[in-house]
Amino acid sequence: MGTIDVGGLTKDYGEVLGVDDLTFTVEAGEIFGFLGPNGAGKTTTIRLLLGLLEPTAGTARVLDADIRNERALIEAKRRIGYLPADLGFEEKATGERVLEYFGSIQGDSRREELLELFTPPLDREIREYSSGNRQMLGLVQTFMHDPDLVIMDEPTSGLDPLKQERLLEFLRDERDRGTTIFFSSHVLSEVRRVCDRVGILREGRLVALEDVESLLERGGKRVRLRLADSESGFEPIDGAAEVETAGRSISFTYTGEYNALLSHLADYDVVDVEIDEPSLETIFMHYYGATDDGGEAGVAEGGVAGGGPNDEIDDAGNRPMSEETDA
Ligand SMILES: Nc1ncnc2c1ncn2[C@@H]1O[C@H](COP(=O)(O)OP(=O)(O)OP(=O)(O)O)[C@@H](O)[C@H]1O
Repeated sequence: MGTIDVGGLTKDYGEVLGVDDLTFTVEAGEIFGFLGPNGAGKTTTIRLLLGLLEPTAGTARVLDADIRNERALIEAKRRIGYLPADLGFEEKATGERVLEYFGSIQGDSRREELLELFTPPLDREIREYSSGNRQMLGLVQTFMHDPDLVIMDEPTSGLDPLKQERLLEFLRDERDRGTTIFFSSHVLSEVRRVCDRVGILREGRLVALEDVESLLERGGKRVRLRLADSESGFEPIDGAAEVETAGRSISFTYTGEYNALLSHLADYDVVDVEIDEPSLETIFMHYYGATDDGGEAGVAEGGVAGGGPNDEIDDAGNRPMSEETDA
């Protein structure tokens, strides 16, 4: 049994299906990336997992508590840290006061240690905080009671690159000491750097669930070549896709063996070559670019309607902080 076990989880908002028949497991001690663009259903899933929304169908177990069992979930939440996308701190309170308040409810054994890493100006009122400072205060609050499971909704938003890096490093360390982390994001480069596995969500449905390495492997390599002579032409090699040619420059995605590629290139007068991993963005676009019938290898069951993200009618921004972290 995982730290989070989701089975057939569905939330129907009426006009929109927030999430549709989600099934996945988050294993103990892993960083699980939950990826999707705006409106894909990430926040809905998180709010369901925390009992802040009721499922229309299906259920989930979080730290062994069924999310439909309020008592059990309240008990489990003592061991959970939650960083919402919209931090609803009391605007007139100082950072110090906010931490005191949450500390009194949930505990704060790691508070000082965390304040060395994340440095919100505790003596200032929240209304004077920059978004980065709010996020840092949120991070201290999320981790200060030393939770076993942390659920984070877009955790790097608002942080400058240095602080983002610090957070990602911190998350890796937390994982190494056994904390399970559910990391919702649309920023693929960061997910790639910290997550062990990813679930990709599109319009409420899980379209892929796999470890980051295989996702990258399946995506192949991006090869860029410059030939000495544009007249010589370039015969695409087996395993090449998305071939683009502009004069002497050629680029393609390659999923074959390196040796085959190198011997193929030996037939040409190559003046420059670059071989990169595909960006997760490219792989990601693969899923979002696909139409109904576009099932890819490794993609979870279920075709998904095409089209862009839905309009947002999200009520998540205005809830009081106490709702988010009731112990
Ligand atoms: N309270 C609500 N009432 C009606 N529809 C809602 C509500 N909350 C969310 N939705 C809809 O459900 C879908 C999923 O929204 P959700 O906020 O879960 O997505 P998300 O992946 O978290 O997006 P974002 O990255 O923008 O936060 C969207 O179509 C959204 O408009």
